[in-house]
Amino acid sequence: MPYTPAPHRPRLTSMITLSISATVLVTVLALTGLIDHFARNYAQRQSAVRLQQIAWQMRDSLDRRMRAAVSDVSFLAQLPEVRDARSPAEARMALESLQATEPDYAWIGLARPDGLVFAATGKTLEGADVSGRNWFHDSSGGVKVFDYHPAMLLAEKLPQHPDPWRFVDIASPVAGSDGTPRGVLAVHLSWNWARRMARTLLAPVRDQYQTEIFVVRDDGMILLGPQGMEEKTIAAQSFHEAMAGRNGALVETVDGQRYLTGYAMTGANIEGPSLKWAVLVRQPYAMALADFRALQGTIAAAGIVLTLLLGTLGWLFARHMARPLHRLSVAIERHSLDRSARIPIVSDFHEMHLLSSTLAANAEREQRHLEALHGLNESLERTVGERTTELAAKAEQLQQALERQQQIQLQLQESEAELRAMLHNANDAFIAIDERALILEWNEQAERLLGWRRSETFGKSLPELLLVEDMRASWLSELARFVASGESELINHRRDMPVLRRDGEEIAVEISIGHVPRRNSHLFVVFMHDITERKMLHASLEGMANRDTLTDLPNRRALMQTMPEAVARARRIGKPLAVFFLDLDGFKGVNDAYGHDAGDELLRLLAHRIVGTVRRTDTVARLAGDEFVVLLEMLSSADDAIEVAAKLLAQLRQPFVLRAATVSLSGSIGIALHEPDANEAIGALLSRADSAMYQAKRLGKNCYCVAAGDTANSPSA
Ligand SMILES: Nc1nc2c(ncn2[C@@H]2O[C@H](COP(=O)(O)OP(=O)(O)OP(=O)(O)O)[C@@H](O)[C@H]2O)c(=O)[nH]1
Repeated sequence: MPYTPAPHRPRLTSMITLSISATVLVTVLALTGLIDHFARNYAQRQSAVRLQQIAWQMRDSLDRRMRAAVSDVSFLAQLPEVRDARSPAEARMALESLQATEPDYAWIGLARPDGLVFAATGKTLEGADVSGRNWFHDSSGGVKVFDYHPAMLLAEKLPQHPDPWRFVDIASPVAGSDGTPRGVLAVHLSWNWARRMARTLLAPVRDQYQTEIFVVRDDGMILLGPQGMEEKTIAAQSFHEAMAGRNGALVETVDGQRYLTGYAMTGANIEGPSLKWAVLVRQPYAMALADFRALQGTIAAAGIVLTLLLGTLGWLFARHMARPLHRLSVAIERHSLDRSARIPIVSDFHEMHLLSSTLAANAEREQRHLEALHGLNESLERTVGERTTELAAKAEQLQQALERQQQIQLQLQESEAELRAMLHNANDAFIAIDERALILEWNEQAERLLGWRRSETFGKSLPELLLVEDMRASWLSELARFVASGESELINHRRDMPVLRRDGEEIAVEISIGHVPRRNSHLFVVFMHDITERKMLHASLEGMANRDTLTDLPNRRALMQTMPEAVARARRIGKPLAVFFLDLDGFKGVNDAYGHDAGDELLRLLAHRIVGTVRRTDTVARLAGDEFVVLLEMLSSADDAIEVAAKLLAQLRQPFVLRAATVSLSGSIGIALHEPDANEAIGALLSRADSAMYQAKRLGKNCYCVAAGDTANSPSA
């Protein structure tokens, strides 16, 4: 098969390069995805920890500050200058010395039990009535802290500040050394310390990460927060988590913005009075993951570089790997176009060496096979050519044979038609039957001879149609015997037999039956010829042969046929018979005297006279000349014969009136008697009668003589 190059098929180098590149790409993408996933989680965790730490720091700072304030107020309330102050100036000094150490105490005052301010830092509000303030009337029972509130009376007394004055009040009841109530000591802790603290904490991260700190009161109001948000309410999940006493960080969406928020609650770990605030430190989620984003870009760039690098390496590797294969494929291509081109052994690496050496060996083997095949093909073509010529000759012969067969077939058909015509027009009746004697064919002569139409006979049994009843069974058995053994009296023998015509008349036919063997059956052909006329002619000739032409009596021949029958009858009926041998005495003289014709005339008269003397059932025959034999049957006894002999002798003595003359003669009779049970041959019986006649002649003629063995043996006249 010619080699067909496939220019559009991908090259191995491309395939390996593509595979490596695809593998690298998938690997890099998977690694990038994994790194991205872990980096994102890590970055989120890091940011959450950082925000949480800031929240904790803020919370701790608030708690520390509140603890310090409570401690300061407790300490101040125990000072004798305050408890037992005799004048406002004395108390004021103690108050202002504390304010000097802690400037965030915006106002420190001591109110008397009647609600008027007794002493205060900077004399502010001294004499003013503060009995309506929470810190005054709710501070019984120890130090208390009062939540964030705006400045009321002090707003106008205190110096102006960029941020509005907000305070957290810490108050403690004051009792004199003698235990008498001296009023309530209150410190107004300016909220500026909290703002400052928040700024301090946020300073390192705020600008870079947009971190915000919120301090939120339990009713949701923001006490401390970014510009413009303070004293507004916030509804965030982190707030609720913090107010529930939990610390941590979460991702939440507030006002449509996604944040990572760290949260904590103040006052949870403080003994003594404190305030429960939620400290929330949040950062926009995108900013929280800013480091990760930067890292993500780096990972993607590294992935691309890695992909390109590994892809290039893959391509170089593929080229290196495919180069020997390419050399081998070029050689195979060349070998496909030119079978004599050798396939080189490529030994760059083991597999290629194995492959190229195997291919080279295969190519060599294939070349040898091709040469062998070529030789075989030439031989085959030669053989096919010879066989084709032979076949053509055979076909020609077959054609000629077919033509000859067709001619033979035509001749056969013509012969068959001729034969059929001959059979139908034959003089003999022709009948074809099978082995069961069923009629298959019936010609016109058979129609004429037997009276049956051809169409009436098909399939009918020949024996039942044509044979007398007692012949039918033997016919069928003879046919069967022939079929079984090939022998039969019936087949291939010519015979005369009677057959029945359609009208029931019995006719004599000469019949011959021939056998025609067939492949799986037998055909018998029956020819019949009507012999009725011949039979009649035979009978006529037979009659002539048995008659004496002169006297028309049975002759010797007829007598010899009749006598055995008569003897058989005698035995059958049990009655004797007698044979007379009669001879005229002196007949020769008539011939001599009157001529032969006169002798003939006398013999005819004599015959007539003898027939007239005996019974009609008796036989009178002329043997020759003047010798006659009379056969007397059904005798009662020998006397009957003697009586008849006497009568005959008397008749013979009567004159014979001839045309020429009247003559008188006599006769001699020899009598042989035959008893019914005697076993004597016909010839012997006749001979005895003849002998007896000669004895009568010797005794003087004109008498009878009974042959020896009989009762009467004496001559008589
Ligand atoms: N007319 C005539 N004569 C015959 C015929 N056949 C034989 N004859 C003669 O009959 C004679 C018979 O001979 P025989 O019986 O010896 O003569 P016969 O005179 O009767 O002698 P006996 O018998 O001794 O008395 C011979 O002369 C024959 O020629 C015949 O058909 N017609």
